[in-house]
Amino acid sequence: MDYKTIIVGIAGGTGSGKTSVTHAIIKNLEKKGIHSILLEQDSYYKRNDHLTYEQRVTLNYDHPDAIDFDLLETHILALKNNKSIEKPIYDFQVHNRVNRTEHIEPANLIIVEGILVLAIEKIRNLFDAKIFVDTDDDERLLRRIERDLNERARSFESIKNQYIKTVKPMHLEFVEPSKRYADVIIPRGKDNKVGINMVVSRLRYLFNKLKNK
Ligand SMILES: Nc1ncnc2c1ncn2[C@@H]1O[C@H](COP(=O)(O)OP(=O)(O)O)[C@@H](O)[C@H]1O
Ligand SMILES: Nc1ccn([C@@H]2O[C@H](COP(=O)(O)O)[C@@H](O)[C@H]2O)c(=O)n1
Repeated sequence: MDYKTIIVGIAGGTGSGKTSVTHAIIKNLEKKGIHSILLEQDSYYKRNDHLTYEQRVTLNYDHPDAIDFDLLETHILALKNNKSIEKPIYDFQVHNRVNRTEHIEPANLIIVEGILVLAIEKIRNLFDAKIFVDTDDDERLLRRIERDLNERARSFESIKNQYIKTVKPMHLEFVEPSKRYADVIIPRGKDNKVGINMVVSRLRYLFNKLKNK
C-alpha cells in the first residue's frame, strides 16, 4: 500500500454512536502520538439562507441532496494534497450553517464521519478503511430522542414527526444498505471496546508504515 494520507470513513444510523466511536478512536490514537483530523458530514449540510426557520424545519435532512458532498469531496482532496481547509460550522438549533468556519490544517490521518458517507460512491471511494457502527433501531431512536430534546432544542412532537416522515425511510433507503460497503462493522458503538481497539491497532499499523517510508 502506498499511503500519503490515511482516510477513514465512519458511517452508521443516527444515534448509532458514530460520534462516540470516532472520538474514542481519535483519543486512543492521540495517546499514541498520532494526530487525526475529523470531518463531520453534518458540517456540510447545505446553506438554506433563502428559507425561513419554519420552512427549514420541514426539510428532509436525511436525503443525500441535503448535503454538499461536492464541498466535502473538495475538502478531503485538499487535505490529502497537504492544503488547509475552512470547514463549515452547522447549527442544529437554527437548521443552518453559521457565518464562521473552522480552519483545519492537513494531517496524515483524516476521519470522515456521517450517516451517508458510505452511501455516496465518490466519497466512499476516497476511503482507505470503511467502518459501519451498527446499533439496534430501538436504541438509536431512544438515544436520538434524548439528544435532540437536550442538545438540539427540539420538542418530542417534532422528533416523532421527523423520525416517521424522513429519518426512518431515508435510513432504510440509504444508510442501512451502505453497510455492505464496510470493511469493519462495529456492533453496539462505543461500548464495543474490542472492536474500537482493533480499528485503532490497524490504523497505528498503517500510520507507522506511512511514517517509515
Ligand atoms: N453506548 C451508549 N450508551 C448510552 N448512550 C450512548 C451510547 N453511545 C452513544 N450514546 C449517546 O447517544 C447519543 C448519540 O450518540 P452519538 O455518538 O452522537 O451517535 P451518532 O453520532 O451516531 O448520532 C449521544 O447523546 C451519546 O452520548
Ligand atoms: N437541521 C438538521 C440537520 C440534521 N438533522 C438530523 O441529524 C441527523 C444526523 O446526525 P447524527 O449525529 O444523528 O448522525 C440526521 O438523521 C438528521 O435528521 C436534524 O435533525 N436537523
